[in-house]
Amino acid sequence: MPDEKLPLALSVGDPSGVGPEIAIAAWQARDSAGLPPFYLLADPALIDARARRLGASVAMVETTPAKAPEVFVHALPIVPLAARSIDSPGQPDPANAAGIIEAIDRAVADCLGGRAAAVVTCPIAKKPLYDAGFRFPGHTEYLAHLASLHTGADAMPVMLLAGPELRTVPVTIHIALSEVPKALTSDLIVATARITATDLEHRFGIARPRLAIAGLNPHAGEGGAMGAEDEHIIRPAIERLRAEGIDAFGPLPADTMFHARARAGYDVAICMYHDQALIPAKALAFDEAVNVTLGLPFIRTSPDHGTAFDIAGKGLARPDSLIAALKLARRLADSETKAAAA
Ligand SMILES: NC(=O)c1ccc[n+]([C@@H]2O[C@H](COP(=O)([O-])OP(=O)(O)OC[C@H]3O[C@@H](n4cnc5c(N)ncnc54)[C@H](O)[C@@H]3O)[C@@H](O)[C@H]2O)c1
Ligand SMILES: N[C@H](C(=O)O)[C@H](O)COP(=O)(O)O
Repeated sequence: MPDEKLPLALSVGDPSGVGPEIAIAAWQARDSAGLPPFYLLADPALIDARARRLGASVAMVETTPAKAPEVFVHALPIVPLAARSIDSPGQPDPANAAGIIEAIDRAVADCLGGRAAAVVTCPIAKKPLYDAGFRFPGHTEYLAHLASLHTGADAMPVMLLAGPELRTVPVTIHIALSEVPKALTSDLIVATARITATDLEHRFGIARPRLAIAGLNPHAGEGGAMGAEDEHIIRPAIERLRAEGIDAFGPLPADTMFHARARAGYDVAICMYHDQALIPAKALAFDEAVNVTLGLPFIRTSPDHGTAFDIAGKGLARPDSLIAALKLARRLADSETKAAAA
């Protein structure tokens, strides 16, 4: 149960991406954006170098999670990593992997250790981490692994993209499109939808959330003429969910479920693969949508965008989605605190 006074732990992400500069920009916007206190887990030399590169005048103080809230008022609180980072914007380097992973590990340890209210992550690029031996598809799966290590219980992570007008969940995440039909099972859809329904109710305060379940194939299979998965895998999953009392319906043709009138009929769209969920979420609200991991014993949010290597170090990166992620993390942490106190 997070304490209302605890700061948020922000991991720096890939130092060659835009993470360092959006963290600096978010801190600079703390008053105008009404941001809650956070501290940045990073190599202080990297943050100093990025601020200088961008000509940003920013006070920074190396500190601890406990002292971060008082520091936050006048300086960007940095909790230093043991690993050093190379400042090479736009040029990802597997040598930075140790610091990227240490920042995530420490944010989770701080959160589960009662030193931080929630974990917020700046973007990581997957390929340089894979090249350095990292064996998880992304944060989502790695955070579930860390949760299991800390608690001893298995955690099934669910990716939610939350924007002002649309929430979406991909059932399958970082796998090749050609693998999706093989990976899609009724059990996976049911498990994903259950966690989504539970967390939307308990963490987001949506009583009996309405889950619109997308089909996989064009026109949700057109009665089996355009693929069998919609009738043989997705529909039985929906029937099981309804039998459990979850307000799930579909399978809906994915091309007509994201326009404004259709969106008014549900609280979350459960989608069958990554782009089916993330394209509408990012098309509608690239600067505002937040990536939230459901199903974990702690709160984790992240901006919806990636490392943006093409603009890193150029002063073009917008901090808006990170600001939305910090605010949402605070809101979710506070509602958990209130629920536990009630
Ligand atoms: N949460 C995460 O860790 C996360 C999320 C998405 C992608 N990624 C990773 O990021 C890497 C790059 O992915 P991508 O190129 O597909 O997506 P991207 O989001 O990094 O970039 C897509 C486009 O959006 C622009 N953009 C992104 N963030 C911006 C910002 N804050 N302000 C202004 N413009 C911005 C970029 O310049 C680029 O033109 C990949 O390795 C991917 O795996 C990580
Ligand atoms: N698919 C996510 C997106 O595009 O926003 C992203 O790669 C982040 O995944 P993790 O949070 O698992 O790193």
